[in-house]
Amino acid sequence: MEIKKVMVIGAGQMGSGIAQVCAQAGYEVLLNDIKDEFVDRGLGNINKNLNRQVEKGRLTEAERDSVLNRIIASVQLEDAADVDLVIEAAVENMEIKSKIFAQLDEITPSHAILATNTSSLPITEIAAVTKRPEKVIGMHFMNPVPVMKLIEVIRGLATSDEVYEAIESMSHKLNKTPVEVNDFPGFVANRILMPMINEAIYTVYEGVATPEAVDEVMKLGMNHPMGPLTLADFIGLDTCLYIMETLHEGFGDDKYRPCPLLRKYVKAGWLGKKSGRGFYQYN
Ligand SMILES: CC(=O)CC(=O)SCCNC(=O)CCNC(=O)[C@H](O)C(C)(C)COP(=O)(O)OP(=O)(O)OC[C@H]1O[C@@H](n2cnc3c(N)ncnc32)[C@H](O)[C@@H]1OP(=O)(O)O
Ligand SMILES: NC(=O)C1=CN([C@@H]2O[C@H](COP(=O)(O)OP(=O)(O)OC[C@H]3O[C@@H](n4cnc5c(N)ncnc54)[C@H](OP(=O)(O)O)[C@@H]3O)[C@@H](O)[C@H]2O)C=CC1
Repeated sequence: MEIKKVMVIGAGQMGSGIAQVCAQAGYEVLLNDIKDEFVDRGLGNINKNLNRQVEKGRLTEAERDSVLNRIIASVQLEDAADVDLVIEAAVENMEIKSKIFAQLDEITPSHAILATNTSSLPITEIAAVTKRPEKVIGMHFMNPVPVMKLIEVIRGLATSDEVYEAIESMSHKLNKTPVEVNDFPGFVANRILMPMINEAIYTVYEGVATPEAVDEVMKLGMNHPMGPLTLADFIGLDTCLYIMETLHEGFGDDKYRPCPLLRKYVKAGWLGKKSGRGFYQYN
């Protein structure tokens, strides 16, 4: 199963990173979002990242240009009519993802693999809206995509071995390390990471410590590269809340209840770094 042309859906922080690493590995990429301005913002991020690599002498200007030339902007899903793989990285919402997958099932060629970068939603449920559940798979990149080595690869109930192997082999071509995990809420990465972040938010909510103090404890005490609240702002507080809700609902266990302060910030539009304010203020 040869993959040459890829559509990445969602030009946010994850989608733009995924498009960048795919283009750098030589794949032809369509970067899709609902509006031109979102695709332009994603392309702007990619440009900035590649220019940084040029400044550091790791990429020539000609190489940068050929990577950029391999990425084509798209604002309609119909552009996926000739792709071999779709990697969906739109917002963490089951209704939106199901709608996208149902449309993709109609638009893409029958051989195409439909992958999702969901951080917590069930792959089997997303696959069930298509007539090709054997070709649906989770391909969970970590943020920032160009830097982090891991891809969690998640099979749905029906995912075929052939599709799993194609994604495993592509992950290596992207210079990443695939790790296979089973389809349960939050998989492994967010089942472990997100309750820690939620607990860090509780320590602020209950007045145990300031955000700065919590982050300092985890950075200096546990050698984490970022404190959990800086990391929550970096991931996006909306995404953190969606993931906690998926864990809470999926396991029916109150130990996953999202902290009320997290809800409050998201309701206020304090989504972290991407909105300019979260636990910290940016710019
Ligand atoms: C929510 C989910 O579903 C799953 C997730 O993704 S959870 C989030 C997982 N990610 C993490 O936990 C990240 C934790 N943080 C870190 O590892 C580090 O703080 C970091 C890699 C982001 C930055 O590292 P740092 O040493 O503090 O900063 P800095 O020296 O500026 O950057 C290190 C390198 O990363 C690159 N980098 C940093 N941020 C970047 C970004 N947003 N995009 C691209 N490259 C970036 C820098 O260019 C630099 O590259 P070189 O080493 O090649 O020069
Ligand atoms: N943030 C993280 O650290 C990680 C996130 N993920 C997952 O990746 C996915 C994307 O997250 P992230 O990049 O952080 O989110 P962002 O909010 O940065 O980006 C999401 C993008 O998708 C767009 N979008 C929304 N609806 C649609 C649609 N119907 N069709 C196409 N595009 C759409 C959004 O547009 P608009 O701006 O209009 O909403 C936005 O540009 C989520 O599933 C998330 O759980 C996975 C790993 C890590």
